[in-house]
This record gives sequence, C-alpha cells and structure tokens, in this order.
Amino acid sequence: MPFPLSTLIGSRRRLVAAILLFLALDLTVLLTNLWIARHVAGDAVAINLAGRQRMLSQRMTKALLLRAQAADPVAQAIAEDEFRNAHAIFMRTLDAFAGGGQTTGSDGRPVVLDPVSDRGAAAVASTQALLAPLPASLADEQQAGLQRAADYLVEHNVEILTLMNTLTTALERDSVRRTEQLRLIQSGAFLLALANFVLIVVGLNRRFREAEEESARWQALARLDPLTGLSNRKGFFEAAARQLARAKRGQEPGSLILLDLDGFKPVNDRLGHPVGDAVLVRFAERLRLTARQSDEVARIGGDEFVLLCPGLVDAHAIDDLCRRIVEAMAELTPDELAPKQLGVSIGVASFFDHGYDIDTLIAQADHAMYEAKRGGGDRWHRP
Ligand SMILES: Nc1nc2c(ncn2[C@@H]2O[C@H](COP(=O)(O)OP(=O)(O)OP(=O)(O)O)[C@@H](O)[C@H]2O)c(=O)[nH]1
Repeated sequence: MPFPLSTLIGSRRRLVAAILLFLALDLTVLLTNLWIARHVAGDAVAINLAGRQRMLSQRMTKALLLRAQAADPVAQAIAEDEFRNAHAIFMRTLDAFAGGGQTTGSDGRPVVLDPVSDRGAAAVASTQALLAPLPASLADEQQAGLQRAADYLVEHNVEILTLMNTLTTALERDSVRRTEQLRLIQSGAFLLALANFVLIVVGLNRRFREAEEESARWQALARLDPLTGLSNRKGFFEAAARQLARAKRGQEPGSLILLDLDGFKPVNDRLGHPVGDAVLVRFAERLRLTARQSDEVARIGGDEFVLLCPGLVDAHAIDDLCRRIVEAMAELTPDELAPKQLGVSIGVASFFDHGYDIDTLIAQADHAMYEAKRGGGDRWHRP
C-alpha cells in the first residue's frame, strides 16, 4: 500500500507548521545565496590583492636597485618614494592577510580582508619574516646598506614570488571549498523546502476535498426529510424536473401519484406525536418498498407524500399500486384506533395526458386526490 502522504498534514496546525517551515527554509536558501554572493565577491578581491603582492614585490626590488645605482638626487628621491609606497602597501596587505583587517585596494580605496588560514597563513608568515630585515624607508640608508638591501631582495625575489603564488592558490582553494559547502547547505534547504511544498499541496488538496465533501453532504441533507429519509419538497421538485425533462424528450408516459393521509391528526392528538412520527416513518418505508427503484418517492408535507413513476400508464398497474398502498396503510393503523380510522387518499395524474410540467401535474393529482377524499377517503382516484 502506498504511504498516505496526506496523513502527514492531517490537521490545520500541521499544515500551518508546514507552511511556516517552508517559509523558513526558503528564507535560508535566500540568505545562503546572499552569503555566497558576498563571499564570492570578497574572495575575488582577496585573490586579486594576493596577485598584486607579486607586482609590489617586483616594484620594491626595482626601486631599491635604482636607488642603489642612482647618482642624481632627484632620481634617488623618486626611487625612495616608489620603494616606500610599494613597501608600505605590501606590508599592510600582508598584515591584513595575517590577522584580518584593512588595507588599500587596487583602486586606492580601503578594503577589509579576512585572516587567511593553513597554507595561506604559512606563506604570509614566511613572507613577513623574509621582509623583516628590509628598512621601511631608504632615506637614512648609507650606500653600503642600500646595496645590501638590494642584494638581499634580489636574492629572495623568486622566493617571495613563490610564497605569494602559494597565497593566491590557497585563497582560490579556500574560496572554492567554502562555496561548495554553502551550495551543499543551500541545496539541502532547497530540497527540504521542495518536499515541504509537496506536503503543503497534498495537505491543501486534502482539506479542499474534505470541504467539498462536507458541502456536498450539506447539500444532500437540504434535499432530505429528516424524519423519513425520503426526499423533501425541494429534493422532489428538482429530481422530478430532471425526470420529466428526460421523459418529455423521449415522449415517454408516466404517472404522478399524490397521497394524503386520512384521519392522521387524531393519531397525534390521541396517541401523541411520537406515535404519529412512527406511522409516518413506517408508511414512508412501505412506500419505498412498494415503488420501483426508478420511481421518485418524497414527503412533501406533514402527512402528504408523492410518487413520480416514469413508465407507469397501464390502468391495471396503477390500480394495483394504489391498492397495495391503501392496504399498507391499513396494516399500519395503531391498535388503539378502530379499523379504517386511519387511511390514505390517492390522486393520480398522467404526464402523457397532462403534459410534463411538474406544477400542472401536482395540481391535477391534487384535484384527483380531493375527489378521493370527497368520496370518503382511503381510496384512489384517476381521471
Ligand atoms: N407526528 C407528526 N405529525 C405531523 C408532522 N407533520 C405534520 N403533522 C401533523 O399532521 C397533521 C395533518 O393534518 P391534516 O392534514 O388535517 O390531517 P388529517 O387528520 O389526516 O386530515 P385530512 O388530511 O383532511 O384527512 C397535523 O395535525 C400536523 O400537526 C410530523 O412530522 N410528525
């Protein structure tokens, strides 16, 4: 047997919980997306700055060599300036990579970096250690000191470039790994939200179906007589209109039989309403049993019943049916009453002779029924 999914959202409270969960999961997906976008942008800046470190280290070496060789004071000043700038940005960026913090971006604006970890952190620490012996400014350096610094930088140039490459690669790997982790969380939240959404749809569908069934039940009840379970006046008129329209299309004959109990009021008055109710209920049962399955049987008033019998036209068949109804009523007479004290008057109208309009047929049958009453009751009359 398939798992009944709808039982998971059986109650209104569970349905509301599922909707709230769906919203929370959806919000998680949204926030993760924003988080990923922010990190991807931040990682791109960091990778770009790690690449800039290589260029700065080249600029420092070049400026140092120029300063060591230049004789012209102007050229010396330019080289010193170039070295100081490149060195300051290089070291500030290394510090920002090491412990997290602010440095200058490629466009000159401040940029905040997150501290790097593992291999990246090791590369940063090694570079800081390598550059520690270098002066931050060349202004106060003697020629011998300048030459030593230039030789040192040239000697370690490749090493510094390699370390900065390592930093770039580590940053790229970190970025890919973090993005993958976030995507995993995002996918999980998305799948949960999707499953939740399916549950919500199933739950809503179930509630909708229940509401429809409930409404159909009420509509059916509105067409039933609560005492006897037969159709009431509304139910009978709707069903009869459908049956008569069908009969009219095929020009089929049939009969409408109206029944009104005789002497029913004294039953209530003498024996009480519950006994009267029991008589009505048992008479309704007998009517239903006596009529055909295809006949429409209804209670349209206090002690007034009606039968719509498509195909019933033969006079003998009509008489037979009416006789059985009269006999049934006689059998139902409570013992406390004298025989013949309770009876039924029956009027018959034919919907071949009198047309197919329900009101006309009822009026004709009513007329016939009063003929039966005028004749003393407990009998039937057909024109
Ligand atoms: N017990 C019971 N009585 C009902 C119900 N509905 C209507 N009645 C009663 O049925 C009676 C019908 O009155 P009448 O039409 O005068 O009945 P009757 O004594 O058979 O008189 P005729 O029809 O003229 O032969 C009234 O006393 C109503 O109060 C019901 O659901 N249960």
